[in-house]
Amino acid sequence: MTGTFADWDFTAVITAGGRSSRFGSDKALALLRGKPLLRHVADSLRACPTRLLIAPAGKYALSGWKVIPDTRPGEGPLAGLEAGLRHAPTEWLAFTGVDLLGLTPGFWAALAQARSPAVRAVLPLDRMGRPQPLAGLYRRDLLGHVTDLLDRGERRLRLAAPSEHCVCVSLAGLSSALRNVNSPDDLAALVAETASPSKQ
Ligand SMILES: Nc1nc2c(ncn2[C@@H]2O[C@H](COP(=O)(O)OP(=O)(O)OP(=O)(O)O)[C@@H](O)[C@H]2O)c(=O)[nH]1
Ligand SMILES: [Mg+2]
Repeated sequence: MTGTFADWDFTAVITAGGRSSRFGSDKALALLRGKPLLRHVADSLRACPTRLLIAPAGKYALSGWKVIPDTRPGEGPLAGLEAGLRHAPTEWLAFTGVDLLGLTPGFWAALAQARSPAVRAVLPLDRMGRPQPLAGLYRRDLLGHVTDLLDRGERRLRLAAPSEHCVCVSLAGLSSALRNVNSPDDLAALVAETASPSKQ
């Protein structure tokens, strides 16, 4: 992994207020290798000094994480980001969801190293070369911009990172970091690959 945990000066935010309609049951609680998906993601961020879970009060028990309810329930991950930006005590936050199953401490450390004073967001590029806004670092001063978007009726998370202030990181060797589980088939495929890694 790059850097040390002592360098982790950003707040962890997992947005977990989704409906899991494609999954058919709460995917945050689905198991991969005997562990809920939510805990897999949380473990990648365990070194952060403050950890926030954007979710309805009492829905999840995640030790060491403070639950912040949505201010705009059901409005999607952009609204979850707004809540995280509002409550983060640090300049930067690491923002993600419950269903990206390849995230590791090394992934977050690589993003953290790409920050600079002119940068307000750091996003990884997926296998197709597209920025993935659901696993990024965001600077807290994006709150006004994100609130404006939501107030205008915008719900696309990718608009949270202004392109002129966003750095995209290409993660050689970490191409599976952004593995997304939206359906039971996605999870079954991941389980099968974990059982036979040579087929990846
Ligand atoms: N706080 C919050 N998080 C959300 C909301 N909608 C989605 N999310 C989270 O955003 C991440 C990505 O969600 P999606 O997979 O796109 O949506 P989902 O609603 O969970 O699932 P689908 O109903 O199948 O689209 C997950 O971690 C969700 O829990 C919301 O309204 N509020
Ligand atoms: Mg998803």
